[in-house]
Amino acid sequence: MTTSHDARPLATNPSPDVPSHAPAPRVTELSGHAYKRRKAFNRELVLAAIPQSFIKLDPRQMRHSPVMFTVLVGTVVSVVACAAQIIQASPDVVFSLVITLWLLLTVLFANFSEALAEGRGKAQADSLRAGRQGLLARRLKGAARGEGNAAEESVPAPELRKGDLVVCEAGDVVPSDGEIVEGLAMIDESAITGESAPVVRESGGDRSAVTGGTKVISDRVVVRITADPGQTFIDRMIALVEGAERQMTPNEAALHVLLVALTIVFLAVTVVLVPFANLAGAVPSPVVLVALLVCLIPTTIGALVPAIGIAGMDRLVQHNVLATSGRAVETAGDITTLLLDKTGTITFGNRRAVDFLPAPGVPEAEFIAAARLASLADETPEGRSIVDLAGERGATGPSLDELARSAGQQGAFAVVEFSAMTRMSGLDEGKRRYRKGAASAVARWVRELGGDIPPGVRDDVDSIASDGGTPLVVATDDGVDQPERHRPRVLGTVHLADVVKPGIADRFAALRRMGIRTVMITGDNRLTAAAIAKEAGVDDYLAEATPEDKLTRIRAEQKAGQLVAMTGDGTNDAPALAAADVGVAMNSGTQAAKEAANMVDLDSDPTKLIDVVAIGKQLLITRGSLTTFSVANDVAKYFAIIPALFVAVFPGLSLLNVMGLTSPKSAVLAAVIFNAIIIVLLVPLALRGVRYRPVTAQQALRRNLLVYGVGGIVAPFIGIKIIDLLLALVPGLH
Ligand SMILES: Nc1ncnc2c1ncn2[C@@H]1O[C@H](COP(=O)(O)OP(=O)(O)OP(=O)(O)O)[C@@H](O)[C@H]1O
Ligand SMILES: [K+]
Ligand SMILES: [Mg+2]
Repeated sequence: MTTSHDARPLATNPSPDVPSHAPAPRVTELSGHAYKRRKAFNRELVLAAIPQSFIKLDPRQMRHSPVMFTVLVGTVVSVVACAAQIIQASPDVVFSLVITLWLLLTVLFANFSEALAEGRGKAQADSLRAGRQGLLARRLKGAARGEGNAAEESVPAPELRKGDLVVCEAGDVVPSDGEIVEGLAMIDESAITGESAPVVRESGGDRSAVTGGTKVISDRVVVRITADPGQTFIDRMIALVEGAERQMTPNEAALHVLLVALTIVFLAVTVVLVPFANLAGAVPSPVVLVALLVCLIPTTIGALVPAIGIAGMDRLVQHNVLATSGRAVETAGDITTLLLDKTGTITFGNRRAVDFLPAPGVPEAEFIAAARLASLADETPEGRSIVDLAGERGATGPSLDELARSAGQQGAFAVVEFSAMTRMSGLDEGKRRYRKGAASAVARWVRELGGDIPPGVRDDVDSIASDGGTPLVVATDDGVDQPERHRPRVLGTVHLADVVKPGIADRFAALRRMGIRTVMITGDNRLTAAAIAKEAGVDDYLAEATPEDKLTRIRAEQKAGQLVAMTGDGTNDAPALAAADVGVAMNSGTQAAKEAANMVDLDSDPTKLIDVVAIGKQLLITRGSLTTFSVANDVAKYFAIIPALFVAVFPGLSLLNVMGLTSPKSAVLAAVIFNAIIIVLLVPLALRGVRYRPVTAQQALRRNLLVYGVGGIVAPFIGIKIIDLLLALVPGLH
């Protein structure tokens, strides 16, 4: 799925206004050069998988795979039959022992493929575990948050519980998952993301989440722990890569049913053969009957199904995406619509105040002072950036504490926190109310008080928005007690700027080629939305959306038959992330978003969905192809074994011996050996995945039926013949 523009790593944010914290979305190639790429087979992994293949012989583990369990039971039956033959000094004993050995190898090869697939994840889990060994946390005693001199105690990180407050300073490793409640810090997340560029995390906004195991490299933050022991992101990541929480996907379940059915059918066929053969006087030995059964049932796919699924999840992890279920990954393969949040998803998400535009007739200093007051209690990055810019422009005034103290004495001080519903925030102080927010929200507030937004301000709002910026209008009134006497006044507009993540338009174009429609949903106004939508190259957008609107839009798309993915970062995206068929949270986002989603992208790259979709499709195609191959594959074995069984009684059957195999025994043995070896030969394909190209499902199906169906029929004829010729060189087998 690689096109030339995909191969180019995206540059980091070039704008000087935005610190280069933003995770540079990296582009990766599928089934190839992922940045964390490791070979499917390396010596270490293979060596580790060998003992695992034996450990997995435990019947309790084997019974999850009906086909391989049947082979295991067959092997046991063969062993008993061999013992009987030894006692009877049967001339067939060497032949029977060799067959039995290959039956055992069949099971071991299946276990080996699964163990090898699990190996990479296990290695990764071990290194994640090692990273937090002996970690100590600096917990604040009691709820003494916010006070620099609050007493600290040192506790082992695994003892931290939800709600605990911990301090992290430069050099500290964040002891557990949490949300920054105070301060701002640069964080090195490389332990988890593999990406060494530091990122900014700060309290108040949509970038407040920190992950246990990451390292604070500057400043000091207070973190409220959000995960109980054993429930952290790393715990989930370990469980995921180790496969501890592996559940069958609906697709796997359907295949499981098919495999059980085929096993039962061929078991019946084999059992029915016995009286029939007895009647004809052929009396096949139990070992040969088991060999026949094993060759008939779809052992190839039965052996490789777990490895295919694990490898798919592993590929996702290699792309820095964590999924809570395999189901989500497979669903991703069929996604038709992608909804994206704007701020923090399509843009970097640190909207900063860059300019103050006073309303006509309002002195600049008065406007800036009011903007500062309206933002003083606003803990969001937007709010703080306004206070900062006001300071740079020389605005001075009381601190929030001083204000609260003096106003409190007059009995009128209240903070109005920002919410995505009201789109406004501000402060009531003494006899004045200060508000700032989206133009439409402030307009409503002002109108309720009998005022209006002057045309000059409207022009400023429109021109900022048309440029893709976010305008915040600042207004005040002159008396809480007697609002009717004082007209509200609009003082001016703050220009918030945010930068579209680079390279995004190309990647959305790639999504379009895959048949996926992109829709941006934002709480921002129509003009800003239109400008950003154009710059990012989305197909459609929805502006001034409340959290409910986001949810409603998803439900509507789903009703219309679309399979919907949602990408977002904010707490207000959480309901939509949970409702979408595939919800991908940005790692830079809030804990709520990450919990609601069924995937987290560690790189916070909204276009990562391209890779996720490709991985999902590849997973489905690989499983389908190998199933086709497996079933087709068994056809040749009928031609090898059935004539071999009955040729003594029905010489006419030798016509079926189209392969001209040396002897009946050699035919049976060659079929069993081929049946086992083909599993090992297909392990690389199962782990790496069938090559995926963005073609229609129909084209893919036709091509796969041809390659894997016809290939599956032809390959064993050749393979069995070659093995038969080699066996002819071994004395005593026929
Ligand atoms: N701190 C704030 N104080 C007042 N108003 C704000 C503040 N932050 C944002 N707004 C206004 O509220 C609107 C909605 O903001 P919010 O960031 O919640 O939207 P959203 O639904 O998350 O959209 P997006 O898709 O852009 O992330 C913004 O467009 C802006 O006009
Ligand atoms: K088979
Ligand atoms: Mg948002």
